[in-house]
Amino acid sequence: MAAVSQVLKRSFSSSSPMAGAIKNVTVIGGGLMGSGIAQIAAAAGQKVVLVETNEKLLQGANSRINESLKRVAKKQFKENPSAGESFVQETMGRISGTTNPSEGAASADLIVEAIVENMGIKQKLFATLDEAAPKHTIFASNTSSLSITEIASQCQRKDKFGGLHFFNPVPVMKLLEVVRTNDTSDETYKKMMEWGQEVGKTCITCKDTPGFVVNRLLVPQLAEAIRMLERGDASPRDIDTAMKLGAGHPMGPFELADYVGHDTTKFIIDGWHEKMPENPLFKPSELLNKMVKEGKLGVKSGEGFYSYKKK
Ligand SMILES: CCCCCCCC(=O)CC(=O)SCCNC(=O)CCNC(=O)[C@H](O)C(C)(C)COP(=O)(O)OP(=O)(O)OC[C@H]1O[C@@H](n2cnc3c(N)ncnc32)[C@H](O)[C@@H]1OP(=O)(O)O
Ligand SMILES: NC(=O)C1=CN([C@@H]2O[C@H](COP(=O)(O)OP(=O)(O)OC[C@H]3O[C@@H](n4cnc5c(N)ncnc54)[C@H](O)[C@@H]3O)[C@@H](O)[C@H]2O)C=CC1
Repeated sequence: MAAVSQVLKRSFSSSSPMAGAIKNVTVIGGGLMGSGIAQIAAAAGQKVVLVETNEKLLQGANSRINESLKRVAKKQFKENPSAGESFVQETMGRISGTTNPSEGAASADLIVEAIVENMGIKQKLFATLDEAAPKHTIFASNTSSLSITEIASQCQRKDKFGGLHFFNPVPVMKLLEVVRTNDTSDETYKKMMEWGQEVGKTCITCKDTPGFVVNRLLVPQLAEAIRMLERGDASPRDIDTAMKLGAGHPMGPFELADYVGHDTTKFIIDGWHEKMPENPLFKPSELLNKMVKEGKLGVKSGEGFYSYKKK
C-alpha cells in the first residue's frame, strides 16, 4: 500500500468548486465493507485513501482487497493472465493507507464511512472530518440501519451529506442505495448517483427511512424465519432450501444471517425495536440474543445456525 504522503502530494485546493467528477475517494474503515468499497473505487480508476485504526488492520484490508482483485482478474482476464496481473497491481497502486482520519480526509472529493454500526462513534468521526476535509467534499455513510440525518447532525455541511449503502460482498453485489436526507442538495445527490454508476453499480434512490429499501424488507423476513424456527415449524436447512428453490434467493435466510453476522442483525433489530416498540416485525428474538451471548455470530466466529469450523 503506497504511503498516504504520496497521495497528499497531489495539488488540491481546500476551496475547490463543486464542479468536476469525483476522483479522490477516502474510505474510513477497512473491514468487510470498507475494503470492498475501496477496491471497486480503485478498480474504476479513482485514487483511494483507506483509513483504519492501526497498521495491522490496514494490512488486513490490503490483503483482502488483493485476494478479491485476483478473483475478479481471474474472471475478467481469463484469456490474458498477464493483463490480469497488471490490473491487480495497477488497482492496488491507486490505494494508499493511513491511520489518521484528518490526513485521510485532506484531499478527498468524497468520503465514504464504513466503520462500526454505532451512532455516537459515527457522529464523532464525522465532526472531526468536517473540520479536516475541503469544503467541497461530499460525506456519505454506508450504515445498514441508522438514520443518515442523525449521523450528519454534528456537521456543518448537511447539504453535502447522504447515504451510500452497499451490499456484501461489495465487488459482486450490483446494487447501491443512494440515500437523500431532507438536507441533501440536488447537486450532492446527483454526484452520488454518478459516482455509484462510475464504480459499476445500479443505483436506486432512497429516503432516509429505517433500513432504506433492502434491509427494511430483508430484516423482517429474517426475523420471521427465526420465529418459524422458534415455533418449530421447520428446520433452518429446510427453510433455506425452501427460499432458494421456491423463491429463487441465492442464500436462504439462515445462511444469509450467518454470512452477515448475528451481532449486526441483533443490533439492527434491537435499534428498530427501541424506535418502533409497537411494531411486531422488530420484536427481539430470544434465540438470536442467546446465540450472540454465546458468541455464535455466524461465519466469522465459526458457528451460527450452521457450523463453519474446519474439520
Ligand atoms: C440478513 C438480514 C440482515 C441484514 C444486515 C445488514 C446487511 C446490509 O446492510 C446489506 C447487505 O449486504 S444484505 C446481504 C446482501 N448479500 C446477499 O444477499 C448475498 C447473497 N449471496 C450471494 O449472492 C452469493 O451466495 C455469493 C455472491 C455471496 C456467493 O456466491 P456463490 O455461492 O456462487 O459462491 P462463489 O462461487 O464463491 O462466488 C460467486 C462469484 O462471485 C465471485 N466472488 C464472490 N465473492 C467475491 C469477492 N469477495 N470478491 C470478488 N469476487 C467474489 C466469485 O469469484 C464467483 O465468480 P464466478 O466464478 O464468476 O461465478
Ligand atoms: N456486514 C454487512 O453485511 C454490511 C454492513 N454495512 C455497514 O457497514 C459498516 C461497516 O460494517 P462492516 O464492514 O461489516 O464492519 P467491520 O467490523 O468488518 O469493519 C469495520 C472496520 O472499521 C474500523 N473502524 C472502527 N472505527 C474506526 C474509526 N474511527 N476510524 C477508522 N476505522 C474504524 C474497524 O477497525 C473495522 O476494521 C456498518 O455501518 C454496517 O452496518 C452495510 C452493508 C452490509
